[in-house]
Amino acid sequence: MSSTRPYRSALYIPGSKERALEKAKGLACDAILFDLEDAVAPEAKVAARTLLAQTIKSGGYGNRAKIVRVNGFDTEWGRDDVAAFVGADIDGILLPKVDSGAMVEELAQAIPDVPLWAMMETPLGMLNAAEIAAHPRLTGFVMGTNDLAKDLNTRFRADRQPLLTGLGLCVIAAKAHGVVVLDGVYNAFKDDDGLRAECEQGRDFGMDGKTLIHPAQLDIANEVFAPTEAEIDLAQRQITAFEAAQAAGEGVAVVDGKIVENLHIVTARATLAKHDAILAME
Ligand SMILES: CC(C)(COP(=O)(O)OP(=O)(O)OC[C@H]1O[C@@H](n2cnc3c(N)ncnc32)[C@H](O)[C@@H]1OP(=O)(O)O)[C@@H](O)C(=O)NCCC(=O)NCCSC(=O)C[C@H](O)C(=O)O
Ligand SMILES: [Mg+2]
Repeated sequence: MSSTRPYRSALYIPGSKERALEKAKGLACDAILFDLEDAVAPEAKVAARTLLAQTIKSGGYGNRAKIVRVNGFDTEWGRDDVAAFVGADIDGILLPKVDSGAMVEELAQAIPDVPLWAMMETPLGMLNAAEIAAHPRLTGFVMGTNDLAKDLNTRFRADRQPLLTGLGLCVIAAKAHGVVVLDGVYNAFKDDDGLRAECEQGRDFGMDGKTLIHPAQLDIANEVFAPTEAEIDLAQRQITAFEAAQAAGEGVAVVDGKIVENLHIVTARATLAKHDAILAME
């Protein structure tokens, strides 16, 4: 993982919904994606922008990462959305439907200092994922699996087979450039088993967390994207055994009948760092 800040759960909140904006101050999410794009109707966009800017200014979101999803620059709202958050106390600005590194650069020119995030949800975005991740201010990818499915004209499958190439390309690009990558939303927000299966799939793929649409989805994402007790215990034992081996002049150790080399220690330390970061959040 490229960040010590946990991103197990990133909850979208429509910027127009005052009650949900208030409720989020007490929710156990690692990140909030304040949305001005698809969750806000065209006639509500300008008012939502004003409400969101005021809400963020008045604070109360603790150490949750605060990321604002603006409208695209090809809409009448995009540039004014970004301008409304210049100098605001936010942890990121998220541009939808990013096709290229040039689009990230356009965002960078519009807002100084703030970490930049890209919605990865178009066929061109998939093909240009490496170039997008390589932008020096790019901090994270958010997979937009609904838009991607729409553009690819895929049929829904619980195993997400038609989307796996795109998900894989984005994970590889994110890891190559050390940026966070968050999986797409699970639309059926009352289906816990389906959500858990998709979270497990994303975790297996190397995703850092899951984007969510409803508070009822938080616990499952927080659980699946956290290291398990067994993983923490193994990481500690690997480090202890490897350090002992090194002290004895050996380059490798054996734990539970499996070889432990330097590369496994990198993973073990990352597991413990993630665990510590989660404890710090809680
Ligand atoms: C999906 C919803 C429309 C459901 O809303 P509702 O029927 O009001 O839910 P509940 O009555 O069960 O709500 C219970 C309480 O929880 C609060 N609530 C609900 N959702 C949220 C939320 N996202 N954040 C914070 N709080 C929330 C309600 O206010 C209730 O509170 P209380 O009255 O105090 O009990 C709704 O959940 C919703 O709007 N979700 C967000 C949808 C969204 O943001 N969509 C856009 C992002 S996803 C996307 O764009 C995909 C991507 O781009 C892609 O291409 O894939
Ligand atoms: Mg989308």
